[in-house]
Amino acid sequence: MHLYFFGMLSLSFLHKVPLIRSPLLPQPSSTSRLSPSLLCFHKPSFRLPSIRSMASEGAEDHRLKRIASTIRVIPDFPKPGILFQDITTLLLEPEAFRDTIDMLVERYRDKGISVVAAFRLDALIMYYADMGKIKAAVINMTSNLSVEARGFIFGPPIALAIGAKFVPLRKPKKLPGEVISEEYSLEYGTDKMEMHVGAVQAGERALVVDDLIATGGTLAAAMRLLERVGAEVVECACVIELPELKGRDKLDGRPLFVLVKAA
Ligand SMILES: O=P(O)(O)OC[C@H]1O[C@H](OP(=O)(O)OP(=O)(O)O)[C@H](O)[C@@H]1O
Ligand SMILES: Nc1ncnc2[nH]cnc12
Repeated sequence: MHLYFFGMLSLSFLHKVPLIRSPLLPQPSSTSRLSPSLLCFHKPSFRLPSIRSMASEGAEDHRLKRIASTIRVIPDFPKPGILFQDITTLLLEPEAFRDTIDMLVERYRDKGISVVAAFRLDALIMYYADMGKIKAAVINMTSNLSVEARGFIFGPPIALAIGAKFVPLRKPKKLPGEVISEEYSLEYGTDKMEMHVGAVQAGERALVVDDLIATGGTLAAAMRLLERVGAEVVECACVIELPELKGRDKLDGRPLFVLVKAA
């Protein structure tokens, strides 16, 4: 899972100069400049932050500018026509990565959430498990492509910080116990995710975390899995939203919180 931002430019222009904005910040009068360190990262790559506010949130947060400015956009990956929102460059910036986790923890602590569901990244899960900090299960959502799942990067630290368990949803035939599964479609393909039966109990309050919402198929499938076992999905949280793909429509009105939007 990952995301994409912004929407003020035409697609043809986006191929040259993609913009990033945050729904939590005021709309800028002009487009801000990319960080030079990112411009030289890997051609072709583009990141021109353009921040706007989300009326429901109201608060301006300088951290959002830093987060948005670290996300790299790569055209035509993994297929022609896809503007790939690359959060690996965010992970290279410890302050931006910390800001991302902090902002989501601030939103979800004290909300009675007992389950955080996100997407695979086995090494990180093993790391946390070795630390003895996982109290229960982990939700790990997975999808196709050979790119590692990005939601798992953000879910575990949030779960640990708010005192919730983390439950992995995985590709078929990866989980050893009894599973339930859901098929879903992506911007560039289809996939299936599985969750261990018993990882989440009926009545638990769950947060679904992913790096990005595009068509919404992944988050919708995750919510279906959780709701099938009787959990309440309190909210879905993403770092990036690609609003033009109307992923929110697939969530049937269930709440979605995003830090930045791409277009
Ligand atoms: O809203 P959707 O259209 O469902 O797309 C969003 C998902 O796509 C990306 O994952 P991807 O399938 O590329 O796999 P990855 O997480 O393994 O990189 C992204 O990380 C989201 O999970
Ligand atoms: N455009 C995009 N960039 C990064 N991850 C994605 N997942 C689905 N669409 C994506």
